[in-house]
Amino acid sequence: MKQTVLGNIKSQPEVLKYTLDNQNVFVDPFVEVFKKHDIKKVFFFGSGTSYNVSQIAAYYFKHIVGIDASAQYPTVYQNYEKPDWTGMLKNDQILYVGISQSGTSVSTCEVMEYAKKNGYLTLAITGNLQSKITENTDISVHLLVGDELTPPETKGYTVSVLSVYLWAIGVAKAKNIYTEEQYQETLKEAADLVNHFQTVLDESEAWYDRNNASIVNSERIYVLGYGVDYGSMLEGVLKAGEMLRLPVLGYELEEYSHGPTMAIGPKQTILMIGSDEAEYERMLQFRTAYKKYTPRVHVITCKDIPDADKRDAVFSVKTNKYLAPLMYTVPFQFVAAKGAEQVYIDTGVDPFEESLAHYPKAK
Ligand SMILES: N[C@@H]1[C@@H](O)[C@H](O)[C@@H](COP(=O)(O)O)O[C@@H]1O
Repeated sequence: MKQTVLGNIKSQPEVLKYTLDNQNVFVDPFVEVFKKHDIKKVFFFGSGTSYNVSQIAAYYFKHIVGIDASAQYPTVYQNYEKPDWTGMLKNDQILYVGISQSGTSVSTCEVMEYAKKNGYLTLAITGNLQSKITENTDISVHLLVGDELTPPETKGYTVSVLSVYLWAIGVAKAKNIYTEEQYQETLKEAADLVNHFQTVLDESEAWYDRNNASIVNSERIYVLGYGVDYGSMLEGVLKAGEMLRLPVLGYELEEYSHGPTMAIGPKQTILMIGSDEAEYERMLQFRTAYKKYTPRVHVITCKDIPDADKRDAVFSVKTNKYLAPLMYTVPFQFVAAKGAEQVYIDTGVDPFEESLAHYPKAK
C-alpha cells in the first residue's frame, strides 16, 4: 500500500517504541567512540529535518553531557569554519556526526567526506546503511525508522530526535555524569512518553481539528521557540512550509518581538512552543500581548497555562524539557499534512523535480 504522510505520522507510537526497544543497535557503537577517545567537541550536521535534529542534538550534548557541541549547516561549516579555532584539540578529540535519513543529502555527505579526509572521527546515522554517506564515515549506525517513502519526513524526525537523546544519556552514563539510577530514571521517562504517544497524537489531532479553519486561512504563520525548542520551531516551519505551503516564518521567542511585531495582524497565526525553561513565563507574557492584535495565538506545551483556551495545545502527557520536542512537533505535523489535504495539496508528490539536494538512491 502506498505510504502517506498522515499514515507515517500515525505510525509514530509503533516506530518510536521499536527504536527504544532496539536502541543498542545505534547507541552502543556511538558510546564506544566516547570510551575509546577523549572527545572534547561534537559537530552535528544535517539538512532539512536532519539539520533541525542536529540543533536539538547539540543542545543535548551541551546540557546533558556537558561537552562543546554545535549544529552546523554543512556547506557553511565547510566553507567558513574550522574544527577548532583555538588550535588546542587533537584530531581524535573532535567527532563529526552526520545525520541523514536517506543518506543522500549532498552537503551532509560532502562535509563528512571532508572531515574524514582531514583525519577527524566521523560517524553517520542513516536509515540506509548502503547509502552514500556511509562511504565517507568511519562508523555508520542504523536509524531505525524503516522506510519513509513520502517526500516530507515526519516519523524520521521523531525517531531521529529520540535516537540522539538516547545517545546523549548513553554517553552521560558512560562518562559517569549520570549515575546508573539517574540513567534508569531518564530512560523510564523516555519509555513513559513513547508509551503515551498515541495520546500525544490524539490530542494533537483534536487541537488541529478545532483550529483548522483559522490556521489554513492564515495570511501568514509565525512559529516561535526557545531553548531546546528552537529546533522544534525550525521543524515546525519546515513542515508547514513544505506541505501546507503558506508563508511560514520562524523566530526565537524574544527575537520575534524586535520588529516582526510591527506587521502583526488579525489574520496571522502565531504558534509558540514552550518547554519548562527560563523563558516560559516570558512566553505567557507575550501570549497575552499578542492576543490584543490577533486572536490566533496558540501555545503548544505540556506545562500548565492558567487561562488556557481552545487555541492552546496543552498536552495531558507530561515529560521533561529534553523529551518534550518529540511531542511538540506533532501538532505541526497535523497542521502540515491535514492542512495540505484540506486545501487539496498532495503531500506525496514533490513538485520540484530538480535533483540538486540529494544524490541518487543506492540500488
Ligand atoms: N524534503 C526533504 C526534507 O524533508 C528532509 O529533511 C531533507 C533531508 O533528508 P535526509 O535526512 O535524508 O538527509 O531532504 C529533503 O529535502
